[in-house]
Amino acid sequence: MHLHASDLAARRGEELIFEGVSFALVSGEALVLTGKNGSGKSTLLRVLAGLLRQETGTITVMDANGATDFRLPEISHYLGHRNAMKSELTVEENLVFWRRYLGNADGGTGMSIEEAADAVGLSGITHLPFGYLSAGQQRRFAFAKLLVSHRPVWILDEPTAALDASADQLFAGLIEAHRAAGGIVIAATHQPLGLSDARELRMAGFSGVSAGVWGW
Ligand SMILES: Nc1ncnc2c1ncn2[C@@H]1O[C@H](COP(=O)(O)OP(=O)(O)OP(=O)(O)O)[C@@H](O)[C@H]1O
Repeated sequence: MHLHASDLAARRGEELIFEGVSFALVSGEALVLTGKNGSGKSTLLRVLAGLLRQETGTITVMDANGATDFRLPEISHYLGHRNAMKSELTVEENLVFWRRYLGNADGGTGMSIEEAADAVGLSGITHLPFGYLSAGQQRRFAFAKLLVSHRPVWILDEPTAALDASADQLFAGLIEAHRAAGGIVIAATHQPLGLSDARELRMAGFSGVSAGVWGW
């Protein structure tokens, strides 16, 4: 798998948030977006996930067979600030929905619901309504969404915000396992995620754009 973003720029409302963002990633690599509040990390992730249209630039993906006839949103998971789970449905109902909706990409297979619950340290409570759970438990199950459906690229916006130290470690382990299996991870964060050999893209906001500021 090869992912190449070239000369991306994005606008929110009337404002140009960033421009000239380029990077390339191959299977197993992680890119961490850093930068102060409002510098455009979430905006870039939403562009990559296909939720916002870029102003300029291209995003191309190539699988191991050299095929390029698919788009990044079709082969990626997006975990935003919000968990995208229904409070009234049980955890299992939420995860079954996401598994059916997202399907599997790239010839992979997702985990069963109980395997995924176990992987996020919360087995045995998938029968509970999602809304009954604590904020940390909800975030863990939002992460389980990435496990029940196989998609090779994970796009994560502050995945560990408001989590305890054990959840930080658990998520880092799951991300590293995904990379070891050939996955790609792009994550925005304000705190170290504990990933090995992650590359950093420092977002400086439009006013800070100058040669080399993106670190490439
Ligand atoms: N829906 C919107 N309409 C207009 N402007 C927006 C919108 N969403 C975000 N912005 C602006 O885009 C800029 C970048 O926001 P973004 O959320 O990408 O930053 P960020 O680096 O992820 O910030 P944080 O670290 O606070 O999460 C900010 O100036 C913000 O005010």
